Amino acid sequence: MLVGKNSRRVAFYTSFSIVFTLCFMFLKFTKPPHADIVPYSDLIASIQDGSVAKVLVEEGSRRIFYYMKDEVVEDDKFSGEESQQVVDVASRSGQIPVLNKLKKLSTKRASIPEWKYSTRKIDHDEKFLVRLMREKGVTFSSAPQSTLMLMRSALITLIAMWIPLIPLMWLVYRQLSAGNSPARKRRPNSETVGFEDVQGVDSAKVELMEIVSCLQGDINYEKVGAKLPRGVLLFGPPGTGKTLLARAVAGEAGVPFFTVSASEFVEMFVGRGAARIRDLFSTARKFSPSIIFIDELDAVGGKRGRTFNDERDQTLNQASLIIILYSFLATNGRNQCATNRPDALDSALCRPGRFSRKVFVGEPDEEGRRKILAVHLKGVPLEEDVNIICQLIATLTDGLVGADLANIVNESALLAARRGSETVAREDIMEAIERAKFGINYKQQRSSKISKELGKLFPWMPSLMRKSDMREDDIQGPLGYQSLNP
Ligand SMILES: Nc1ncnc2c1ncn2[C@@H]1O[C@H](COP(=O)(O)OP(=O)(O)OP(=O)(O)O)[C@@H](O)[C@H]1O
Repeated sequence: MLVGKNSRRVAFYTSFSIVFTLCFMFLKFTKPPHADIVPYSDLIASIQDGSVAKVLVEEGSRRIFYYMKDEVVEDDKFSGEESQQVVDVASRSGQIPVLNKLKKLSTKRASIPEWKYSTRKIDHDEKFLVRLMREKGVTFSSAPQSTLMLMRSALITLIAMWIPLIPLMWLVYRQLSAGNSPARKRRPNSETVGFEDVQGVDSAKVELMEIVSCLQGDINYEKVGAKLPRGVLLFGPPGTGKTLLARAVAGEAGVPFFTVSASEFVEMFVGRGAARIRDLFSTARKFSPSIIFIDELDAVGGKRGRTFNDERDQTLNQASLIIILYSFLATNGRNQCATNRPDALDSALCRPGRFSRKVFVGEPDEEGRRKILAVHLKGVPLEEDVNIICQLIATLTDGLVGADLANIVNESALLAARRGSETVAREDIMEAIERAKFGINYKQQRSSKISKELGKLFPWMPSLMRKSDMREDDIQGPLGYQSLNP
């Protein structure tokens, strides 16, 4: 099972080991006989004093091999057939000591390397070398490299070239590896969210609830010749609850939910992004019916802006996020054309007609904010009535979206905990709203800036300001919440 899963990896490592071993053995067995490398001047000096016996100039390389006369004494006396005849005669005549000596010499001859020394040719000195060898009666010749040696050199060159390429190969392998794809990493999100968790975006909710009804078979859309909406594009400012809506659709329909960021499809290699999309869709199909949610699609759109027309560019610019909801009902083969030929991200995701519905998810109004707050304040112990607090925050948070409101609730609970209180007070909520609107430390920074300015004019002013209640200056209450205090 384990081997089956990793069969490609096992095959890769096995073949790599085999190739590596073969190369190693080849290099070991074709190793040239050892020759002492000496300077060129040594060769010249040896030829001049008449001690060089034979020289070989290798063709296609700069190497020159040679050996000395004193190293071939045995070779001259007891070589080939001649030495064999002497051995035969000695053995026939029973001259055991002579025979032993001959055998020793014969062994010694065999152990002498053919080419004892090697050196490198010097450019433009060949004529001088040849003339000198002729003068001194040195036997010399030239010979091509043996095929084995040529193969050996080629192999060494190849290995030397591949070594710097290994990191690049590894990168390519990782990019091409399907195991690295987002779909494999992802498991369907099991945390369920319902429509009651999403508030303040009623019109978008109605559109999506209809899809859920179709998915659940509550609406017989086929009877009137309608097709199930296969893709919904949600667009709108960040934090308005697009992801939440998508999860609610999956939760209500009771189908697995796959979420992936479009930036994961942006690949270094052409075609890999599309392959990843295919991979994601085939995984989702295994869990069909299921929903795929693609986040941050605008990031991809921005990169390939030239392929979008003006209208769609506008849509993508507005959209901080695009969602595609795909249902893979067992009998529903309609989506395959959309998913099996994603040659490019544009055609796979953004082609006109790809989305059956385009739904704008906008900023919530005051009533919407109140409802969102009611969702998030559920289970938060408050000092005051939850409805009063919801209304209060909703009034003060014009322009903020669901994600901001969720943050405000969490931040106020943290502030209460910091105070050591077990309930969240109005002050904690006000502080959290300020933090959400202006950022942390805004109050202190503005306060100290004004104190400095005043301090320059009236040196006694800052100390007075420190003593006074901070809430009495206009800095402390930029939201004007003091007026709401009972
Ligand atoms: N309409 C809403 N109702 C309830 N909670 C909301 C709503 N909108 C946002 N939230 C809260 O904010 C969080 C983040 O929202 P979500 O990720 O759905 O926004 P988004 O529009 O997808 O943002 P982005 O475009 O930045 O990805 C949610 O998990 C939820 O807690």
